Amino acid sequence: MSTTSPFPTGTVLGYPRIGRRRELKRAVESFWKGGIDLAELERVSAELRAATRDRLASLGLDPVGSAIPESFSYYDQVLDAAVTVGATPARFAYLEDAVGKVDLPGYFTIARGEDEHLPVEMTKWFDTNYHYSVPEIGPETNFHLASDRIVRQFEEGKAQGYLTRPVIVGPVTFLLLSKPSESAPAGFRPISRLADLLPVYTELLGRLKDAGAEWVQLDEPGLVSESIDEERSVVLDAAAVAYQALGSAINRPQLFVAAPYAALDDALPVLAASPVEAIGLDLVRGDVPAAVPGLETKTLVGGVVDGHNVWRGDLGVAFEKLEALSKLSPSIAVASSTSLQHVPHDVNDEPNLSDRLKSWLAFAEQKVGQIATLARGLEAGRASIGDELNASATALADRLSAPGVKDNTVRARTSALTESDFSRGDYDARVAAQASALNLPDLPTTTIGSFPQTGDIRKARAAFVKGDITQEQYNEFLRDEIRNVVDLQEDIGLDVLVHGEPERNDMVQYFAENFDGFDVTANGWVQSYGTRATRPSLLWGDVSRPAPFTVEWSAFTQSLTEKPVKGMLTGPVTILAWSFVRDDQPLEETANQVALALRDEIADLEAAGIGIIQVDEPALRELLPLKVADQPEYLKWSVDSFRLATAGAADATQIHTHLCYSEFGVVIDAIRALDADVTSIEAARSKMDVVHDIKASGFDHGIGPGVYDIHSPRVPSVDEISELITTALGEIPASQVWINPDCGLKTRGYDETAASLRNILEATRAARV
Ligand code: MET
Ligand SMILES: [Zn+2]
Repeated sequence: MSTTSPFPTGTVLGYPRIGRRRELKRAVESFWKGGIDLAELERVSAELRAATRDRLASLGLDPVGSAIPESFSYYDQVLDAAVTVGATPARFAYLEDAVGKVDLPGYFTIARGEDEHLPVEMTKWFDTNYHYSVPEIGPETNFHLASDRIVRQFEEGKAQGYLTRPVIVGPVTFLLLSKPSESAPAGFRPISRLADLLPVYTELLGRLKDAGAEWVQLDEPGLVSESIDEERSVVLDAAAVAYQALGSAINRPQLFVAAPYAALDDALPVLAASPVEAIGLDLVRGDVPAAVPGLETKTLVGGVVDGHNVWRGDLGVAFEKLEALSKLSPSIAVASSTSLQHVPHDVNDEPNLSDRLKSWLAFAEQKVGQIATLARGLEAGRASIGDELNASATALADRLSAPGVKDNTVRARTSALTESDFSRGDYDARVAAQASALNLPDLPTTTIGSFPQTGDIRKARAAFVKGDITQEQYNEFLRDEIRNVVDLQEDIGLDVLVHGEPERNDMVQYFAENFDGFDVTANGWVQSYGTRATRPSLLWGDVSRPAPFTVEWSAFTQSLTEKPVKGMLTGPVTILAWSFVRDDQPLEETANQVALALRDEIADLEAAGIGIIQVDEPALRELLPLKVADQPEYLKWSVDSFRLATAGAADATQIHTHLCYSEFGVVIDAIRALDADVTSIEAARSKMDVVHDIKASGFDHGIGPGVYDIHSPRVPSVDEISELITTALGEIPASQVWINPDCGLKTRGYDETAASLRNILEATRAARV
């Protein structure tokens, strides 16, 4: 290895790739619809990458010192790694050319499915709201270097005048996040293929070296997580083997192994003993570690600027962490704690936020600026950044004393809570009361809440926001929409109806807009998966509900039908998980404030005659701490906040909840402890695997395992749905089972939605007799 250029003093682990105005989403979706061709998609994407490099350089990252990460992705970084190493699932083998390469359209097909070929599964990326495409690995997977896209993107940067740093998911994390392929024998573990995968990474490193790369970043968050379904010793052995092998490659760039999202703990000595040149530590979620042998020979990259949250933070504390880190090695650098893909682009792009609130915030661009400042401090000493440290301290002090940050009425309420506020009482009594109040058939059918958010809905909302139509015109539009959705559900024959959520731009933002203590952004988009992005709200103050806001819609809907209408709320944990939450008090306190605001709404829904209320908690598992030791405390307060929100409901009121994933694992007891009368979950995508866990856990409340994968435009056939229902009924008593889709229908079109729901009803009727 001949290169010895030092690691850049300041860098970020990754940057948002969707574009400030979601240009990538628009281009990719237009390509899918045939609006633009492949060449145009490639052109728009190259333009975005070029703009990102320019921007990062202008914000202070070294343009020719490997400081700028090549972290672009057309859809997902894990899918990128899969197509790079030739891990095409067998059912998509037809997408490969003669040398086993999948082109860009084929890449999208693996992500989205086609005809009878189900897409790869998607699941949460560590403790974030980002979802990755799950690779499928078996003994048959033919690892080989199938794509040189990462090399070409580096060369593209070089042609633009930059020397950037390619980024790829590391081999250990790649395999840890994979699931066994369909044809893999029982008990097969993807990580067992490590030795076959490493030569492909070695070859890729050689190609990058030949192209002129001086540093490569291998993302290994798999090493920090204790929530991975593999023995810790297996993980540590894999890390040792992988980095011994890659480090020993003759022709390679210098290796930077990044370990975001938590502390490396016992994986740190493994990396310290391996021949890699730099190690990235998350010093926001983890502490500065103790010295271990070998660490003093590495560049230690201190992730002291939070990539997970939008607060400006305390720059002085960040600098102190770097000073502590410098005791462990003569060579240190500063970085974001994680990729900045989890935060929006630019605070200065927010016309509706007050200057005061903005002065407390840092989005991706501001964080790069903070890193450039800290890097200057490392190079020229603390005094050289004194002004910036003072400004940061002033902003923090201002935030602590600003109005709304503390509301005495709210605080009096949370501090007066007692145990009985968290408990609904006897389940059997509730079952009896609800049976006579609701009179539902066996295998009741329902949906998860939203119906398609059509172009017309978005247009009407935009017109209302712009002031082109009045509140009354907008409300009348929404009532029409609801009438249509009710008619459709009646026609299809569903048992529990919904209003379809046309008034909600987003299931969290809508609540943020109606609660005190929040602000919403205009352009703060963050990628959720593929081309989907959300705009997390800013939860900066004490939370309360000034007035009822969902009651009007639910009551109107109930007035249109004899069937029970389900009121629809978003739960406290999900509101926290999908917002950027204040970091100046324990999450538990914030969650209880949100719970009480929801409890007020539930009381008003009941008073308006709504007999079924769903409190969605799709994010319950998402906030689960990655370290096992931190999980019990989290599960306690998160479950308690749901119970606090719902425990005021009468016995006859049926409380539903909804969770959008299928790996119950460690959270199964928590889900039971929510004590919802009915829980709907995602199950179709993983073909009802989850019902075995449900049975094993002894779950005894109502459960609706999804029978329609709403992530895909496919219409499931009656046979397919019948098979899923049969599987569910094989494990769970029919008296407990509800029939519903995997999730809300807002991203789907009406034709596929209606066709799918009709098939669901046909399959359910057949199962009832
Ligand atoms: C991500 S969970 C979504 C639940 C919500 N009620 C909906 O149907 O859209
Ligand atoms: Zn869902």
